[in-house]
Amino acid sequence: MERKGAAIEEVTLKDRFSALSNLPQFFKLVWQTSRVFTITSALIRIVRSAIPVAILYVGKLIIDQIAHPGQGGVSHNYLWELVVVELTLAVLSDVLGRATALIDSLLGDRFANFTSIKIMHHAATLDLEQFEDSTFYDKLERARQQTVGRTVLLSQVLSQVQDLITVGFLAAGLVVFNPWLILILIIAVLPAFLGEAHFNDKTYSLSRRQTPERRELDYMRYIGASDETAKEVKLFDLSGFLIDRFKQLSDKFYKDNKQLAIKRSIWGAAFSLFGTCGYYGAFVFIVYKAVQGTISIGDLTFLAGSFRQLRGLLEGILTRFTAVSQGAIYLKDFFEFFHIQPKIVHAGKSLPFPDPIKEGFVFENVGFKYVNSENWANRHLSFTMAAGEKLALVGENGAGKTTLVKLLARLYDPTEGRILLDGHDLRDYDLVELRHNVGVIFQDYIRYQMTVAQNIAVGNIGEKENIGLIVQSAKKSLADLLVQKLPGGYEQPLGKRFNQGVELSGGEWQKIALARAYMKNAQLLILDEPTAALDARAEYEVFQRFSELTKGKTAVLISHKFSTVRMANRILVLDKGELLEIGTHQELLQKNGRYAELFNLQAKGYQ
Ligand SMILES: Nc1ncnc2c1ncn2[C@@H]1O[C@H](COP(=O)(O)OP(=O)(O)OP(=O)(O)O)[C@@H](O)[C@H]1O
Repeated sequence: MERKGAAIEEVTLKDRFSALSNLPQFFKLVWQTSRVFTITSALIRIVRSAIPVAILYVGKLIIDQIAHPGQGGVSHNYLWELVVVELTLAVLSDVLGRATALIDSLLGDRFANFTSIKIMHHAATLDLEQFEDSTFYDKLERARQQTVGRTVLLSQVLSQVQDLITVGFLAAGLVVFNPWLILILIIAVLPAFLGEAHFNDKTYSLSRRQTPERRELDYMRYIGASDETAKEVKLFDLSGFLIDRFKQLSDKFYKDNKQLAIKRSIWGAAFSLFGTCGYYGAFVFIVYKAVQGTISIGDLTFLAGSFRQLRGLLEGILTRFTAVSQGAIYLKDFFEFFHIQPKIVHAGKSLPFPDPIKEGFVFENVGFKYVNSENWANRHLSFTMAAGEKLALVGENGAGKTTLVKLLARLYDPTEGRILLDGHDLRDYDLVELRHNVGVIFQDYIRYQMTVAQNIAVGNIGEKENIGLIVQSAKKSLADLLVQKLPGGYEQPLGKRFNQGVELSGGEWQKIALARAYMKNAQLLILDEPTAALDARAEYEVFQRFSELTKGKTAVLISHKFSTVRMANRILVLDKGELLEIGTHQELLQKNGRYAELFNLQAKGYQ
């Protein structure tokens, strides 16, 4: 995958306008989050937008009533009525302001939850390969940041619309008096707008460049203080090393951000001064007209007030434009994450998974290369695995054993060649059925910080309430005995991360993980070094049971222990990703090749 993210560093004004095209999609999401909140917020804002001009106008009427009373003198009743109207408007403005803030914050929370769930759903559909790509993580990280950050965008856009309407009302008054005032106003606020746009670009580029380092920073924070790492961090005395790296990264962020923040405030102050000069120029003009008697004192207050408010509003609108377009650019990152599509998907007309498997698997010149690697992890693999056969994979570290089983489970598809099951390409089978029929326990299985029952149920999560099946699976993997000793039994939380969790030994965890393999009636069982942490007796028992329990089923075992390996019907020896030998234990010993060499080496160790 290309490093697209790092390449975009400067954002032009054109980019900003084109990024606004993300807003409809954004509002669709907001609308899906809550229709009631969206409509209420919009309605309140429309009402609020008319209030400032109404307040100014009532103020003008009050002053004119006092300064230029008609022939009958000041009408007290009329004056008090105006004051009451002014007060009502001010109270209304305040109440509606608070109501909008409340609705925006509730809508914001719901939006953050809604989009977080959407991200989790989408992430779950993606391929393992995509998770192994660092650019993907950058995108995921940016998308995650957007879930919270974008709620601000929502109120910004709504406020923008509200202020634009208010500007329309206020500007109407100014235009009637003198259209040139509007022009002065625009010239006065333009530099501030351009300055803001410029600095927002810089902030965006900086934050984009910093994404990989930010992830590293989070990682340092995590390994510096987590239950999983505490043991090694203490023993190897790593805290100083981790803190140094954290400090180095955070200092760099601080320095970069500080430079930009200082420049931004200096320029901001200069532009604001320019705007203030423009405002006072126009003010002098209005005062002059009042002195001349061309306009009334009430008009003076109305116009000066309108002008002051317009300046504030226009500045707000223009700076908010950059913030909104900025948000829209970030939205692009957000939607980009949803555009990442999995490659391993259902075939158009998928075949049902055979039940039972009749012939078995055939590897036809299968090769696989990881996306971020130059080397072939598997190459030229051609062999058959009959239905019901137990095949053991043997080979040195990095020989490609785990990769081979990942191909069988369709976590990846072969880069070249194909794998056939009962005469059809594995890719032609229904993916959901395939996953359901292949049970895999990897050497780096997850120790879920959840209850025992949940830890076992992950092998077939649809059966999470089926406690009978969970207990039965635990009995098969020899985990039942250890569960009985736990104070909470099957409801006992495991791991130390949460309250009342109990930590298990490596072998005990492994027995729990093994139970997952028995949770579904899988046709193909794959155990990748499932007994590495078991003691000798437990390992023997586990395999005795495994053979009995999987009679007639196809199974692949990966193990470095030859006592385990010899229980398989046939053994496949891998070397640098390629098939070196295949045969029964006896055949391979007679052949006196690599298998015999490794077997004798291990046997010698026991003598
Ligand atoms: N996710 C990955 N991305 C890139 N390369 C990988 C990845 N996983 C494994 N490899 C590489 O592929 C090769 C085969 O790895 P694999 O895990 O299949 O070996 P293995 O035989 O299972 O090793 P071990 O006995 O140590 O578990 C190795 O050279 C490894 O570096």
